[in-house]
Amino acid sequence: MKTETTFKPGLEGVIAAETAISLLDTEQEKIVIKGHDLIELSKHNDYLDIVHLLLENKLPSKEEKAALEEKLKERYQVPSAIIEILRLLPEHTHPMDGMRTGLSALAGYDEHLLDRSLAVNKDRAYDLLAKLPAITVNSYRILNKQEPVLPRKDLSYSANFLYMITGEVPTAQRAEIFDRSLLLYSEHEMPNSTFTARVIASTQSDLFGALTGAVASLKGHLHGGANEAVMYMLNEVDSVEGFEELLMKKLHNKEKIMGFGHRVYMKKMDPRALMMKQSLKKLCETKGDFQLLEMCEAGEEVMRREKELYPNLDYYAAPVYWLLGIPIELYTPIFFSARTVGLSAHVIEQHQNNRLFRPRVHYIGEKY
Ligand SMILES: CC(=O)SCCNC(=O)CCNC(=O)[C@H](O)C(C)(C)COP(=O)(O)OP(=O)(O)OC[C@H]1O[C@@H](n2cnc3c(N)ncnc32)[C@H](O)[C@@H]1OP(=O)(O)O
Ligand SMILES: O=C([O-])CC(=O)C(=O)O
Repeated sequence: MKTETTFKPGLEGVIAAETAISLLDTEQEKIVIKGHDLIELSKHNDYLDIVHLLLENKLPSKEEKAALEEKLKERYQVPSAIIEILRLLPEHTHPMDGMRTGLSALAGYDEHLLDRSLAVNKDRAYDLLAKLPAITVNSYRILNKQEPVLPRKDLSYSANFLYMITGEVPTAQRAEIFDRSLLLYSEHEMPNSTFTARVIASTQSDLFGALTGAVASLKGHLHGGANEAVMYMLNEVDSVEGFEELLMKKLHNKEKIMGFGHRVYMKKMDPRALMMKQSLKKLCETKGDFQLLEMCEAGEEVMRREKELYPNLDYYAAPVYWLLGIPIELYTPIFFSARTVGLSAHVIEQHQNNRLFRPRVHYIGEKY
């Protein structure tokens, strides 16, 4: 039998879906989300604006945003059995795996699991957005032998998320910087995790299953797991010179440097990284200590000079989260929580206009 032999390793450049959700327009240097540029949005809007944009196709009015925030707050409560499931996990479990388990178990609470209609799918997405911060934080807390923390409805969605993580009500500056990080992580066209979610959804599987698969995809160091790996790398040394030497040693050993490179941006800096770098600058100014920023900038210079590679979002998210006092094992779960809205929009779109993903192979096995 003759088969298609055009093969692109890693599906580089292959168009995998038609979508009205987002596009990385590298020529115009825009991250287009439903017709808006994400970077421009990050200057004037907040995370809940993007949630509304992605799930309701428009930026919200003041009243619509207030209603959205209220809807999420009403659904904050995580079923107690989910917390009990997290308590049963071995103590070395990574919070990303705790979150994957909690998210997967939530399917059992959905009374309309077979319903793929737009209204029910959107309702599910809001429910996940409401509950995932608590599942994320509590999987970390329980695994670290701390009591679960309850959400606070008197704080904004993002401020509450950060409060649950650190145990302190954040200052306006810290809440704003955290919110911006959620916004920048919210949606990014067709990364591996989104592709995974759409592939799963294309069998008519449900949102919980599609997102559970996406957690596993996003956990890997070549994808979302890079933000944690960046911070471990920065913590290996305590000076600018030490960081430069570390990077040179890793490059000499042909290791990949976490937080650099990107399949789509390739030889340019991820525009989201630039916004996150501004947040890092602000936090350093407030702290009166610029060491982390200086280390990161020195790393940028080494990678540009040696490899012509530029930072992606994870490179600058890591030191920002560090200065916000966030435990490293929560960096990737936070990325996933923020991306839940983008992933949900893609699963909903896939369900609305579905064709099963089923590609072919280029056979290189034994002759037959
Ligand atoms: C928010 C996000 O999820 S962004 C991605 C986060 N991931 C990371 O930061 C992990 C580090 N980066 C990487 O591994 C890659 O750049 C990826 C996975 C992001 C993109 O990978 P690909 O498009 O498949 O590029 P690929 O891995 O083939 O790299 C192409 C070349 O650049 C080199 N390269 C790419 N990234 C890096 C890096 N971070 N450090 C060192 N070299 C690199 C490769 O070694 C390869 O060199 P070669 O042609 O001499 O063999
Ligand atoms: O687009 C990608 O391949 C990875 C990425 O930056 C993201 O998911 O935010």
